[in-house]
Amino acid sequence: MNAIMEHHPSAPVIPLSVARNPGPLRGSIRVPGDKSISHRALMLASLASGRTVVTGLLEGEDVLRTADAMRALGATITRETDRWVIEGKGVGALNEPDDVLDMGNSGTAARLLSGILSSHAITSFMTGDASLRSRPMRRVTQPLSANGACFATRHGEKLPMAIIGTGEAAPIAYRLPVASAQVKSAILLAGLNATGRTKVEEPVATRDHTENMLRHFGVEVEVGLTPTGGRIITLQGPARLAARDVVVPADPSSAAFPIVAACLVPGSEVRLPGIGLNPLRTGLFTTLREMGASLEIENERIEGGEPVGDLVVRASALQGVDVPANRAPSMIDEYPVLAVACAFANGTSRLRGLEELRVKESDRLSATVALLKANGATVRVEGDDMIIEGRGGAEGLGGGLVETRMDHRLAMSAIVFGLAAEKPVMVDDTGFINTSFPGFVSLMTALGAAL
Ligand SMILES: O=C(O)C1=C[C@@H](OP(=O)(O)O)[C@@H](O)[C@H](O)C1
Ligand SMILES: C=C(OP(=O)(O)O)C(=O)O
Repeated sequence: MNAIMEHHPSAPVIPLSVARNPGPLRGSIRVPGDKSISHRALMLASLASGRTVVTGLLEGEDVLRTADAMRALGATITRETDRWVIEGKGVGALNEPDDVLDMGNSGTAARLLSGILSSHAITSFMTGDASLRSRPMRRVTQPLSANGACFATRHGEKLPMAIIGTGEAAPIAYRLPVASAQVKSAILLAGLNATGRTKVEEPVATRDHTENMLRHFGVEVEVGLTPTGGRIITLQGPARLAARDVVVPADPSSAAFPIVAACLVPGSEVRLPGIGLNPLRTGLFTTLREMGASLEIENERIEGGEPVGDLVVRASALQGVDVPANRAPSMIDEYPVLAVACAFANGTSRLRGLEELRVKESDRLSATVALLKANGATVRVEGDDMIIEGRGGAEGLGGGLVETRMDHRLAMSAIVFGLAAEKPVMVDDTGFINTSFPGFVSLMTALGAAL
């Protein structure tokens, strides 16, 4: 087993006390590869015929779970010095796994893989850690059952679950009731081994990495727009994927943490090269700019089929902001750290339409409120909106304990809060950061964070 596989979030609890940083954050760091794109690269390469080389893959616990699952299904996946090499099995040719597939902390791995498994003539069993076992799976099992697969879940919608896939899958036509790229992707991936046209309608556009990468592997994916700004995505099955190398950009959702830290710690100037700038991922950058952040993008270019750029962020006096609900899908994982920025900003912020935050690694709506309240911020929830009365600085903030609830983004948000607050912030466990951002603490230290 290689060293990066040895860390497991159920390993020892790693608490941290974070005090106001004595100096500015300065320098340039390369944040790890995009988590969404990394999961998809491993799955599609495993479904392709031939050999795919992936560079820039995120070596976080969530993605390593996907790698293990695809190996259990018959793909050969090896890590070489600076790249991952995958020998695919081909659509329809996955093996029945010998053991339960453990997706750890990862909703993306569990949901997308459910789609793939549903249209293969194999029986499999899936579980996850305590966080993942508490998350809803009906959002995928209900639409996927329409292709002829059978799912048996705990309490009707939780992992562990059994999946009896079908080798004669019918194509699914489905309108998403929630804005979820995971549900959309599960249905599209099921459609690869169905006979006929799979069709997904999404009322609000969500991240389109599955569509983009399917095209990259040679599948024809059509995308039409609805009159109300939604999308209709169709593909014809059965499809054949031809192995294609993949370059994974740096993850904008991971970049969010050093970016907000640099905005808040006085005198900071941080450079983050090669950040993915897919417009369905950049809602936080738009929002921070509206708040008055100095956030510049240099060298915009296309790398591996996705737009990327180098971000330069400088400490800035932030103003409160009103974030519309229809922006949520483009920044869904960034709300905890945005809420931290809002607590330090001048004036009231209203973050609208946050219902999906309730079903993440934790209930992020209540957990973010708890993080802020424990550290002196004034915050309330009205319906699905979060309202934060900003302090206009660090005064009176900090001094509390943050319960991270097996949620990597809460742990990183709490650390960012502590770096800027007047009083130290205690974080109960930082171990789960490894699910999405291995090396977070050392990269922040390289910028001058005294962690
Ligand atoms: O498709 C993906 O890679 C993801 C989609 C989002 O989840 P939902 O589809 O549940 O919104 C996001 O929160 C998650 O981190 C990654
Ligand atoms: C919600 C997240 O991931 P997942 O759904 O894959 O667990 C996240 O990374 O913030």
